[in-house]
Amino acid sequence: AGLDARGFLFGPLLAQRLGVGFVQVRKRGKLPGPTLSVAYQLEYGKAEVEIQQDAVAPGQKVLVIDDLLATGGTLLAACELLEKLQARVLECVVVVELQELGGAERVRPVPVFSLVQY
Ligand SMILES: O=P(O)(O)OC[C@H]1O[C@H](OP(=O)(O)OP(=O)(O)O)[C@H](O)[C@@H]1O
Ligand SMILES: Nc1ncnc2[nH]cnc12
Repeated sequence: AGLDARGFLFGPLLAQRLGVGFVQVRKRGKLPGPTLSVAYQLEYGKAEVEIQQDAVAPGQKVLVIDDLLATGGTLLAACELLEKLQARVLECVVVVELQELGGAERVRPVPVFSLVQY
């Protein structure tokens, strides 16, 4: 599952390499059909993410991918959405992790893999 919007750069490529499907977690109002939504706080305001209700099947294993982990609010909201659909969130994957902001602790117990720590 990739996060709107820069998760869409990396998510589909990784999914293709792994030979698995890709689903979108988007900002509010962008997905058609029945959706679930979760509100969350950013450093600079509030936002809401959505997923289509049929995006994953119960018990399906999911990796969540985005470009950046800051406070963790966005990834946590995405994990909550997927858990509402009874998916098994195995790990969050980001390119850059801003460690000072403690995002990985916020997302716990889901593990975070980051390529670059800053
Ligand atoms: O860990 P957090 O504190 O939640 O922040 C991380 C999020 O912030 C950025 O996106 P942003 O929400 O700024 O939206 P954008 O994709 O429209 O730039 C980034 O792409 C992550 O999705
Ligand atoms: N602290 C931060 N630095 C850069 N980009 C961000 N996006 C959300 N939080 C950010």
